Amino acid sequence: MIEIKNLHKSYGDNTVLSGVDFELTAGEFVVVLGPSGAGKSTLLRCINRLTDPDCGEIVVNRKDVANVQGGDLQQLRRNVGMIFQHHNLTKRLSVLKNVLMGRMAELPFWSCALQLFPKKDVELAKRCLAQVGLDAKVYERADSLSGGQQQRVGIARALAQQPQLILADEPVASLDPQSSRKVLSYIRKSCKEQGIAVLCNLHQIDYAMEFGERIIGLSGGKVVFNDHPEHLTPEMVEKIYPGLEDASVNKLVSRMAAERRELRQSESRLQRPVWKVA
Ligand SMILES: Nc1ncnc2c1ncn2[C@@H]1O[C@H](COP(=O)(O)OP(=O)(O)OP(=O)(O)O)[C@@H](O)[C@H]1O
Repeated sequence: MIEIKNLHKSYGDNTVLSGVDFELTAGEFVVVLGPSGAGKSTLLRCINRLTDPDCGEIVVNRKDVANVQGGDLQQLRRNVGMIFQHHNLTKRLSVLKNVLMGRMAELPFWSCALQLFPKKDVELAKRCLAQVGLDAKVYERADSLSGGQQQRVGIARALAQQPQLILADEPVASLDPQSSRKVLSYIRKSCKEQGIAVLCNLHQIDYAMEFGERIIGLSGGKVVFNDHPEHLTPEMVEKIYPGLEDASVNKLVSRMAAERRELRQSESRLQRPVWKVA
């Protein structure tokens, strides 16, 4: 559904992305791992064209959007929802109105300026809030919510946009472990249910292995790993994070890869047809 082909981006002499290639399918939750400065945010910014790539293709629904402008660029941005590290909510507005901001691109200017939203959009926003477990908070001010709840409003806002792809840039960087798991679970579950592909930048290898259906390891501007979490090895982690020689990380990766292998085996056993013996 979404193909990134030979993407390049430099800032002056600083080559950030150097021939990045990968694909995403509908409903797939893919995590991008890489050291600080590897170009993870630049990659997301190129995909929704907040930054223009130097060359390469970004194919969404068989259309290369790497160079589109005007109406086509607006259409691309409608198709791509964003979840930010700091949620970017309007603090003094209600939770519901923040989610309705995700509908802005579809509504006339006056509707947003006067904060008068069609009933069907209000219902959609409420459904999105229910999906992230916030139905009881609809009319509360955004800044009265905890950090984790505010991030879930951010997810609902992205879902209300009804995008084909969600880009999440370190969505749990400022959350405690319990809230982080909740937020990642909600992103994965909601997107799976609605067939939305997710590309999610993370710094935590354990969350990447727990939640990612696939992991893309970015290092030195290139994809050095692109596979299911059960195939991540300590050697691969060192390739993604050069110079990281940490026995506890290696142990964690080996243990989690084994757990994921077991999980996949039991899932495939469940999917196998059962033959009745006459
Ligand atoms: N607007 C910009 N102008 C110049 N250089 C930039 C710009 N944006 C990013 N860079 C540079 O590009 C490189 C990659 O930055 P980027 O933010 O994409 O990395 P990252 O992998 O997301 O890092 P982190 O995990 O720390 O957020 C860095 O060297 C950064 O300084």
